[in-house]
Amino acid sequence: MRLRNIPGAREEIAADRYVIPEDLQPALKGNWVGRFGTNPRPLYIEIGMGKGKFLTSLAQQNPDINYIGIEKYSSVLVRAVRLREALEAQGTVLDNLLYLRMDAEKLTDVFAPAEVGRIYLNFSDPWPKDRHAKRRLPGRTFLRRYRQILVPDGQLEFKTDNRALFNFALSEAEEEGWRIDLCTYDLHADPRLCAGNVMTEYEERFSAQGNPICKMVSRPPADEH
Ligand SMILES: C[S@@+](CC[C@H](N)C(=O)[O-])C[C@H]1O[C@@H](n2cnc3c(N)ncnc32)[C@H](O)[C@@H]1O
Repeated sequence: MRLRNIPGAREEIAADRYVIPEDLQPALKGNWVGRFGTNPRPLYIEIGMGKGKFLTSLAQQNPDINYIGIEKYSSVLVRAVRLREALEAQGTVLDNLLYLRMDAEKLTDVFAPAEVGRIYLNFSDPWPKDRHAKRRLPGRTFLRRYRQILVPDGQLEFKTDNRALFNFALSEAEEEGWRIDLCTYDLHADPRLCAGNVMTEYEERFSAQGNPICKMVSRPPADEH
C-alpha cells in the first residue's frame, strides 16, 4: 500500500480515546472485555484495518460483538479514527469498537490464548518477493500466532483480489493443518456467499476494476486446545 504521510497523525491518534496507546496494550492482555466495559461479548479483530470502513460497518451492524481494528501506521489509522468521529457527529455511538496501532507481529503480547473469536484479514499486502514471505499476514508465521489467540473453533477470514497471495494462503493454511471452511475465487459472483458481505475500501476499488474477489474462511486444528 502506498502510504501518504498525514502530518500530525501520530498526535491525533494519541489524543483519541478509542485508540489504546502501545504501552498500555500488553496490560490489557486477557482483559479486553473489561476495557470495553461490557458483559462478555465475543471479540473479533481485523489486522491491517486500513481506513476502517469494513470494521466500522461491522461494529454498527453487530452491537453484541466487540471489535478491535489493528493497523501498523498512524497515517492510515487516523483515517479510521476520523471516520468514526464523523459517524459520532451524526449521533452514531459505537461502544464496541477500539483501535490499536501496532504491528501484528506482537499479537500474542496483546491477546491471551483463546481471547479472540474471529480474525479478519482483508487485502493484506502481498509482499511478492520470496525473501519477504515471512511478512505476509496469511503466512505460516502469522498463522501460528493466530492459532494461539483464537478460541476453539475460531475462524480466520481472508479476502483478496490477489490470486497468488490467495493460493499461498490456502497452501500455508493446509500445511499448518487448518481446516478450510470456505474457499471461493469469485465471491461477488455467488449471491449466497455474498449475502451480508461488507466491502472494504480495497474491495470496492478492485471489484470496480473487474477483479474477482477471493475469499477463504479457515480454522486452526482442534488439537491445539
Ligand atoms: C492493502 S491495505 C488493505 C486495507 C484494508 N484492509 C482494505 O481492505 O481496504 C493493507 C493494510 O495492512 C496494514 N498492515 C500491513 N502489515 C501489517 C502488520 N504487520 N500489522 C498491522 N497492520 C499491517 C497496512 O498498513 C495497510 O493499511
